[in-house]
Amino acid sequence: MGDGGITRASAFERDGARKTAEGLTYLSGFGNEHSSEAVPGALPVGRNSPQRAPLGLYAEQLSGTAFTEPRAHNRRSWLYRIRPSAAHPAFTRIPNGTVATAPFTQAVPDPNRLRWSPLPDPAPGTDWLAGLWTLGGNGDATQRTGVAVHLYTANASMDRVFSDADGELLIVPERGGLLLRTEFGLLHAEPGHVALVPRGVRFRVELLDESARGYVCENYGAPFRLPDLGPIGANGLANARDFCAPVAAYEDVEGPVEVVNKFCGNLWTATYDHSPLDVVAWHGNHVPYVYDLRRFNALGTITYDHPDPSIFTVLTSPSDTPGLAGVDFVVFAPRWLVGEDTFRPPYFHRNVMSEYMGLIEGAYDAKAEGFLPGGGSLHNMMSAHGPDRETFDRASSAELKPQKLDDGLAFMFETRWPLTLTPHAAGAENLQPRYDDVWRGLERHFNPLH
Ligand SMILES: O=C(O)Cc1cc(O)ccc1O
Ligand SMILES: [Fe+2]
Repeated sequence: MGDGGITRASAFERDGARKTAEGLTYLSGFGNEHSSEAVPGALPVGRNSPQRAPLGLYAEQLSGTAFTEPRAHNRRSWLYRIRPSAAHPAFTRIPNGTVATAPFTQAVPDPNRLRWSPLPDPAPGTDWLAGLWTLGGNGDATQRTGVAVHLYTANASMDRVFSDADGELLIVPERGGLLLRTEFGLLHAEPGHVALVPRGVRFRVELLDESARGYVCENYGAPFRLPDLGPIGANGLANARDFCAPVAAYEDVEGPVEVVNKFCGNLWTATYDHSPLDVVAWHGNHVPYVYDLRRFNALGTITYDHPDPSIFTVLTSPSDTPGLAGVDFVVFAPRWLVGEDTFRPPYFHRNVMSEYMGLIEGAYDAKAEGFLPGGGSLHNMMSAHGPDRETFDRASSAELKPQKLDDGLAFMFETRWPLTLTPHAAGAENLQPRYDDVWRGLERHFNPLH
């Protein structure tokens, strides 16, 4: 299964619509009805399921939404493959390791502000799945509500194949490039990119560097979509054409392949007699994709006040209440700050939504120190947070000339329900013991006579 002749290069060349990276071709556009064939003639024309599919392939539909969901939100793809997915032996349970799934009931939900340093390096031979470490989450995977927040550390490529029936996986690399070999083809994700693997799609993570580290939002709810833009207009934030899906690429491998399936919180394995990454052609909109966060068109104030961070929403998973997301994925990307008579960093606040934040690179403008790349913080529902003392002092007296914030890339998984930790996250060695101290010493300045 070698490296397929992959060489390193940026996945995102400037020419937009179809670009190659490391010899990879991508299809551009969020939610498009893409189609792709690795062998000419493999896609049937004019119908999905002819009496005999071309080239002796099997036709198979993969549904990511109910058949009857509104057309605008419907997600499904047709796959034309060497063997139907049904051709596999029984799955048997394997240990879940450090992967946990909602409902999270083992720890008591914690109102404290919490912050973790990066995870320690894993033992040699740890692949992406073995290195997946669940921080916590909410909702219930069997009810298809809520999220889990995971971190990963890895130093070996996967030989096995994985799929997640419980949700889609938004992978946020912080260290080390990843090559995702999926049923739909190959994707390349470097730190600064995000990759999304839809529910049920099989894939293998191969490392392009010696080690890899990052974050994962496992979304049990409605598939991520682009947020509405309202008065912003027809363009801006994450632009649809910058989302890149793979072109069909298949493995024609006979021989034992381990396939791990995450189902209602447990890991199950089966040894197939062939690779399930055997899709020769496909069409549809239930597809994996990558997006370069540096393409995000950040909008902000050109007058005064710090806008709410919803202005930085890349992707949203709506719930049944308009405007109340199961989870939003929000990016704090490089941008200019020009607000007049404005406290420019994030304000002090308490939020009905719960905020998990991670750092991909550099520093974050609300925290002078301690919030590290590969680390993370959790500010659960209504927990009071905001700039640390040092940031407050600095920003309160800073000269308000235009300032380029260009030394950091942070993100937030913001969710409508509080996040409950796993026991291993609650008791982790890398949990910082004195996080509250960053808000100590905020002095009183009140003087009723002024
Ligand atoms: O807590 C945080 O740093 C995230 C955040 C950023 C911001 O600009 C405004 C509100 C908010 O919760
Ligand atoms: Fe916040």
